[in-house]
Amino acid sequence: PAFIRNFRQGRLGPPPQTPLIKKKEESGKEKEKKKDSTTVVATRRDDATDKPSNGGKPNGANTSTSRQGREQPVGVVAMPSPPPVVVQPAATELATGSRGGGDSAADDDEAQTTPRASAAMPDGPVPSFSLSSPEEPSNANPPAATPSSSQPKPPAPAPAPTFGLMAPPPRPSAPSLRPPPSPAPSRLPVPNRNPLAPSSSSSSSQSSSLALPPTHSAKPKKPSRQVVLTPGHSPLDWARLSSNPGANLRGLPPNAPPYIRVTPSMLKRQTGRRGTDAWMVLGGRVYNVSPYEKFHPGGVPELLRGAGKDATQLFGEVHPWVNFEGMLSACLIGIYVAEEEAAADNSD
Ligand code: HEM
Repeated sequence: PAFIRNFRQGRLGPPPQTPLIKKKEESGKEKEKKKDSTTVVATRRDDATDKPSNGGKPNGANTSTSRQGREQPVGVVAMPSPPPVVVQPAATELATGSRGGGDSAADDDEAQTTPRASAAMPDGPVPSFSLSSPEEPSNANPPAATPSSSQPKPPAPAPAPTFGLMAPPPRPSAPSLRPPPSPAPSRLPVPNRNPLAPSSSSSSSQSSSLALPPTHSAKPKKPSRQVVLTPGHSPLDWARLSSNPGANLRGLPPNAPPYIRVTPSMLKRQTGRRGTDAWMVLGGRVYNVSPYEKFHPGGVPELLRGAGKDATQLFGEVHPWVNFEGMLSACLIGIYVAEEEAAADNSD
């Protein structure tokens, strides 16, 4: 700048003492520097003015807005050429961006792809409709379906391809109709499996695998013969009562020995009928089951089936899992003995 100032001021004054060659070179350099200086000044002013509005970016879009007023004289020299070139693509980008509402790069791609899709879509529908229309009437109502589908399709290109794609579905409907015939072959393996278990002896392995469950399930679960116990006669109530030492469940006089010898003649009179207690022999021991009658889950009649006799076998046939010794410990009278043994003991 100082040289330029001196040069501008030196026009009127004497030229500097320099050889002609240097003057020529300097003159050429000065011309270039003039251009550079103008450009520099212009760019400096543009930068100074654009930075606040343009954010330091030399885009033409913002220069068009910032270039209102004082910048024009300087900017007209250097800026005009780049801005219009840059501004035009920017304007197109903004226009496409405003249309698509997305990024400029994406808009460029969309602008290219969207016309291709629109052009391809209208071509497809026409042949697809002609194919779909004949199939639909065969499956559905011919008068209503064909005209309604054919009319809206030609005007609207976009929905048409979708319907054209929908035409194939009728074909899947045909395979859906195919399964009905297929069940026939599928029925063949099914009967093969079924006959294996009941009758066919060809494959013993499969029949044995299937035979095991029936054997377990074949065990006939006897219907429960339990009765509804009256209130206060639940198993828990019996446990509470039998554990009470003060309760006399034996039914014997207080002075009776802890264990007595019971003979068959004695036992057969204790049937639980006619005001007598029901005595029952279980495992060689004699129990008075009368206190337990209303607690018996199988009911009183069932319990009395073994009264006045040795019911060990019967008891075992009905419920061998029942722990009679523990449940009837408070009802134990004595031991079951033969008449001779009792007579011998009494004689002794
Ligand atoms: C010998 C005479 C007896 C007969 C005929 C008899 C019969 C029965 C019957 C039919 C049932 C129902 C089984 C079922 O659930 O279907 C039953 C259940 C029962 N009986 Fe007896 N009973 C007798 C003696 C006894 C005695 C002396 C006791 C007490 C120790 C007793 C305790 C039970 C018990 C606890 C059940 C329930 C079993 C269970 O739910 O698994 N029974 N009895």
